[in-house]
Amino acid sequence: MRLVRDVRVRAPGKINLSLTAGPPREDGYHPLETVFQAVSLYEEVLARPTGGEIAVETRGRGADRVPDDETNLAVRAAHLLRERTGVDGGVHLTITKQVPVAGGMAGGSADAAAALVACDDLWETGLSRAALSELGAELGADVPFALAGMSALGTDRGDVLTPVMSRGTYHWVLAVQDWGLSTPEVFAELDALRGDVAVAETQAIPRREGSAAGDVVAALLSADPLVLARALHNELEEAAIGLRPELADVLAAADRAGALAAVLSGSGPTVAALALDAPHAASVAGVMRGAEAAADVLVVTGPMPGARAVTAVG
Ligand SMILES: C[C@](O)(CO)[C@H](O)COP(=O)(O)OP(=O)(O)OC[C@H]1O[C@@H](n2ccc(N)nc2=O)[C@H](O)[C@@H]1O
Ligand SMILES: Nc1ncnc2c1ncn2[C@@H]1O[C@H](COP(=O)(O)OP(=O)(O)OP(=O)(O)O)[C@@H](O)[C@H]1O
Repeated sequence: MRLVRDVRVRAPGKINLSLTAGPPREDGYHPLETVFQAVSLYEEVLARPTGGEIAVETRGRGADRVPDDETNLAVRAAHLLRERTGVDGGVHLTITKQVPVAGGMAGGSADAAAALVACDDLWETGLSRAALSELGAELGADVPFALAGMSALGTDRGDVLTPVMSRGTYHWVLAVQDWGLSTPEVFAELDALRGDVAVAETQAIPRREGSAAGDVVAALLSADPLVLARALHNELEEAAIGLRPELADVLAAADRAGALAAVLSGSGPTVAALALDAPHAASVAGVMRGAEAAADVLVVTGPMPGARAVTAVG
């Protein structure tokens, strides 16, 4: 029997270096081929034991737009873990957000991943990473990657992961908005643009045999940001711009600021602009701040590890 203690876990946000999507399946999901990179923008979840209730409070960027009830993804993660393992513990979760809410960077998924790791530790449920990842996939397509981190190819709903070897560190400038885009709405806009309707799951394969992911995988081995810049590609970009035309101005602002290339992350609205190195990233960020194209402009690096404990207080 060990002392009661707090567990603090952090999980990274992600950007999608490439994303291709097929027509919707009957369950509403779109088959994806996407290459994820975890970046140095983190969600932190502090888990404290309670008598039995599961509760949450959220601080940090966009906290006022995060639910504090049973729909919070971290709360759902704790309930799911408790149900499946039969433990009788409770937990109070304090989320500190850096990842923009509904920003296409999987902030809610990172909260769920961090909560799974934290509660597994707190309640001593002893699940393997693979078992946590299976639970995570029930909560959202992006949760397994928030657990895994680094760089990975995601297929199926984006939740079936194959690790991708990456050399070097990539320097990104993120143009972050203080408003969000709904992932289902962006996918629905993509379907409308293409005239796609739901098809049986067996027929639902990505529309284009993905050279986009292949190009990114090859680029990540090169360690050359100029090669990666040429490979960045996101099929949701046009749909997101259809919903929020000002995103075209953000992409243009990144270009004018001298970024090697810029791409929408996931379903947006965050735009990730690639730089050559740290000084170049600082310069691009400075120009983008001056252009007032975004609510906030951040410099991050990737790839970064997935959800893991940062301290455990006795
Ligand atoms: C767009 C991405 O961020 C790319 O990494 C993810 O695929 C989104 O992952 P996520 O937000 O964790 O997705 P979920 O919470 O599982 O799904 C939310 C909704 O997004 C849409 N969705 C999501 C993933 C996917 N492959 N196809 C979809 O059509 C569906 O309408 C789904 O009901
Ligand atoms: N812990 C949480 N943090 C953020 N959003 C949450 C959380 N729990 C539930 N939500 C809800 O989920 C929605 C999506 O939030 P999230 O920040 O994960 O979007 P996203 O980064 O665009 O996701 P993705 O990139 O996975 O599509 C929000 O609008 C919010 O209402």
